Amino acid sequence: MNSLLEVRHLGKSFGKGNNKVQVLKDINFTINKSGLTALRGRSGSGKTTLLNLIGTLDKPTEGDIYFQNKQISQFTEKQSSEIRRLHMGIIFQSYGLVPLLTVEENIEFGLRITNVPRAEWKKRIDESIHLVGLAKRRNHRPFELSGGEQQRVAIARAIAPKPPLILADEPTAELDSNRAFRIINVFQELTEKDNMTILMTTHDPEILEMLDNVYALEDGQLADEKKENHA
Ligand SMILES: Nc1ncnc2c1ncn2[C@@H]1O[C@H](COP(=O)(O)OP(=O)(O)OP(=O)(O)O)[C@@H](O)[C@H]1O
Repeated sequence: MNSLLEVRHLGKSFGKGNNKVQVLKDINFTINKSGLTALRGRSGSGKTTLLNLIGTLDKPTEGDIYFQNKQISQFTEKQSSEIRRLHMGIIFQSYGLVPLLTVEENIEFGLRITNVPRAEWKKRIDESIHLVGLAKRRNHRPFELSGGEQQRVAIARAIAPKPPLILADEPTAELDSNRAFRIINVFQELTEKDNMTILMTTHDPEILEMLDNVYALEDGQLADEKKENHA
């Protein structure tokens, strides 16, 4: 089977009674191995909530998520953290960098918890720093970096272990157009050369134009938007 991720009748609500907010309703989609897919939707439409569910950081209220043919939505906390550690790279909007560590130490920290052999760490660190264009900043700490540079460190840390799935929440939000295009090109290359699968959220129409697979979240539901429908 070629599918990496299957989302079936997924629903998520927060709160109870009169305060209940149904954020996602009956979401269904399949993502095949090796490809870059974008999720678009206005602010508050539930993009982060959906990525959190797929990333096993939260549990759905309805439906199921299958990743590598395993029903990860039913996983225990221990199983969830193992699947994240070994099979997923997650790029958050808040970056989650370790403040006292330099750029390369932050990336190494990410590699340490995976099963990438130690002998490969240096090569992976150099490669990922080069891909995001941070060679001149490798010995700087996060507080010495701009928002966009910190965002690129978070991207480098997620891609260095080359996990089968990357979940990226607005990974280009802090970048200028040129940098953003470059990161999308890097993502496309990783899907082609390393068979990685990337699911990212974005609002940016110019980035959406670059991508073949786009889903839109509207009123808690998902609409499939192929490239030809964008024009
Ligand atoms: N823990 C929570 N408790 C209650 N409501 C929540 C919680 N998390 C998210 N929500 C609500 O769910 C809705 C979707 O939020 P989410 O962060 O998924 O949107 P988004 O599409 O990622 O938005 P943005 O583009 O602004 O990041 C919002 O209305 C938000 O207030």
